[in-house]
Amino acid sequence: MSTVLEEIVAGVREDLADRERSVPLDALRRVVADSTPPALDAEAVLRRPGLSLVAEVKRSSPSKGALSDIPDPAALALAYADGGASAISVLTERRRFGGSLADLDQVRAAVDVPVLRKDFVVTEYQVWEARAHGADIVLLIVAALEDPLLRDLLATVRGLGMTALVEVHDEDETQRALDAGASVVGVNARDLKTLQVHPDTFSRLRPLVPSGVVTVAESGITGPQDAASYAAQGADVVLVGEALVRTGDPRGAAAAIVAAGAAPGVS
Ligand SMILES: O=P(O)(O)OC[C@@H](O)[C@@H](O)c1c[nH]c2ccccc12
Repeated sequence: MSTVLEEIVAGVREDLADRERSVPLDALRRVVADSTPPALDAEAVLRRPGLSLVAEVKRSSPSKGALSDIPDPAALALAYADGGASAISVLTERRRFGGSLADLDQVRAAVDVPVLRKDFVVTEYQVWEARAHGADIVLLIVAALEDPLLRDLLATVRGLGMTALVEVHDEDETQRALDAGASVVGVNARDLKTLQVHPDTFSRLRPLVPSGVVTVAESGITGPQDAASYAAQGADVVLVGEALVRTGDPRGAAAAIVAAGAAPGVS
């Protein structure tokens, strides 16, 4: 029996094969060399003191189904940025999350803050694609990658001046991320193999991560209280999707999370 993650990656590979036929890697390389402004230093942004918010553009998810139509991803991203989000995450996976590279393009054109391409990256091609579409950060999911590939992709991301958000959900993956040289580690409370959320994952894994490494708490954050709690547990960044796309006031909801992270007593 295959895991949810394996099923998602299989679909991603099929869609990828179509894109590789229509836009060869050489063409992406030319776009990057000739017409893509350099990546922003997202790691420096995420390292700033206080809790940073990465706000996500997410239409649906395998666990929850449809979350929000998001007819105008650029407007949503602008609202997040106005609310104080440090960076915007854009889901580009189509089949399960309803995203696209067009969403990434629209968000990139709208905001000045760093933009994360959130997808199931398993080839160098997808990293070049992320850069060609203006991404500054690329998600690398340890559970989907063998060690040599994780290292190669990390090197490609850095070679293109981008930041890798290396995602883990257990002790073994955390060690593998650190051994590969990750400097920004995302702890996903949702196990992508089963889709279950385990709220204690961050507090379990945080002590394994050296203090110089940026930590990101991901998934299941419902609002300011959860954000403040993660800050108190030593998170540098929270990544929030569902709770922001479901509200009618994304700017206000983002601002409330940012304010909770800046409250006295939260380092
Ligand atoms: O919508 P939530 O529960 O706030 O979660 C956001 C983000 O953590 C989640 O979308 C996510 C984290 N890692 C991923 C990897 C792939 C797809 C999606 C994700």
